[in-house]
Amino acid sequence: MKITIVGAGAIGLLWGSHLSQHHSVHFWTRDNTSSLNITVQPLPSQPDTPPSAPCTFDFVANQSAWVEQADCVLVTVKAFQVLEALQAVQPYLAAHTPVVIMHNGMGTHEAVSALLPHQPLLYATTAQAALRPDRHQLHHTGLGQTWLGALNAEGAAYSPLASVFDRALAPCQWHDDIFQPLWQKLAINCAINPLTAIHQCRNGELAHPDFDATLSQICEEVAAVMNAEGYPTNATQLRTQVDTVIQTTAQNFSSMHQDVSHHRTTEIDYITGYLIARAQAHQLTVPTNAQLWQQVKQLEQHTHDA
Ligand SMILES: NC(=O)C1=CN([C@@H]2O[C@H](COP(=O)(O)OP(=O)(O)OC[C@H]3O[C@@H](n4cnc5c(N)ncnc54)[C@H](OP(=O)(O)O)[C@@H]3O)[C@@H](O)[C@H]2O)C=CC1
Ligand SMILES: CC(C)(CO)C(=O)C(=O)O
Repeated sequence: MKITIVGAGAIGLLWGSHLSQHHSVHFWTRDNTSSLNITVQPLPSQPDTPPSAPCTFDFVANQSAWVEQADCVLVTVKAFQVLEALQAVQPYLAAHTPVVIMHNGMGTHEAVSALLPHQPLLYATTAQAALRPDRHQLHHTGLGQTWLGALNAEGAAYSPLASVFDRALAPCQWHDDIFQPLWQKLAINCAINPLTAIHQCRNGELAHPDFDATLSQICEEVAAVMNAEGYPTNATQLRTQVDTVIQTTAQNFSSMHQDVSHHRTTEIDYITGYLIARAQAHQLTVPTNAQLWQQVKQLEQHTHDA
């Protein structure tokens, strides 16, 4: 297959390096470079073993003909960058090319559907993790489940893409209602991301009893909104999932912590902000999440890239 990846950041390069083992991968970036050279540090094959040898990759970039011929376009930018990134490739997109959008948070789908009403559209959410310390290096830092599913009827015809993604970087599974795993990931991000950004701590520090009551309140509020949205859950279930992620990613700095500490725009409007918007639509109040949203927005006032 010919795959164009829009956004050569940590997640785009991670998927690009793995997909390129069986497919032709081309990147679309927001500079005008015609190639990308990247060294990828893979995860150790077993925990507590020495890291595997790094691999280098050379990718073609920013060729409109590649977008025109793509069998799949994968968009791996931050939620607030999705629309602008799609507008950049839209002039070259063939009508039948499936577009897969992979980001944390929710709330881009209405604008994406309005921009590309007849395109096969799919969303993905991943628990894989990667860090890009500079433009030429990528570290694969965590393994996790990826879910893929359709946003519209045209996208539903592309369920075999889940096998393509699974072969590249397992596990990836198809979901008939992609909003279900998107909400599950949103719940985890609502709990971990704002608190780690505000307290400038690693994910694992949220296991301290000081955070217990706040985490429970966040989960109560998220569960109420998920139930109203038609995704049955309860606060105890969500809290168990959140505690598991706190433990398994204990050494990580969350993406929101990193964005705040590097004075970058965060995805708060698509994480807690989306929760608040959906709560309002159901006449629910989410005071703990609303306060966290406000605190992160205050921290965001110091961004350099806004
Ligand atoms: N990193 C991780 O471990 C994980 C990330 N995610 C999610 O995946 C998404 C991507 O994250 P991540 O890769 O870390 O973020 P990065 O900031 O590393 O990557 C985003 C990339 O998109 C590029 N970009 C922005 N706008 C455009 C545009 N208009 N056209 C082309 N490229 C553009 C940026 O360019 P430039 O380099 O010029 O800024 C950047 O390289 C986020 O929603 C994140 O929350 C999910 C799971 C794990
Ligand atoms: C799951 C979690 C919290 C892992 O760090 C994440 O997705 C993020 O940092 O954005």
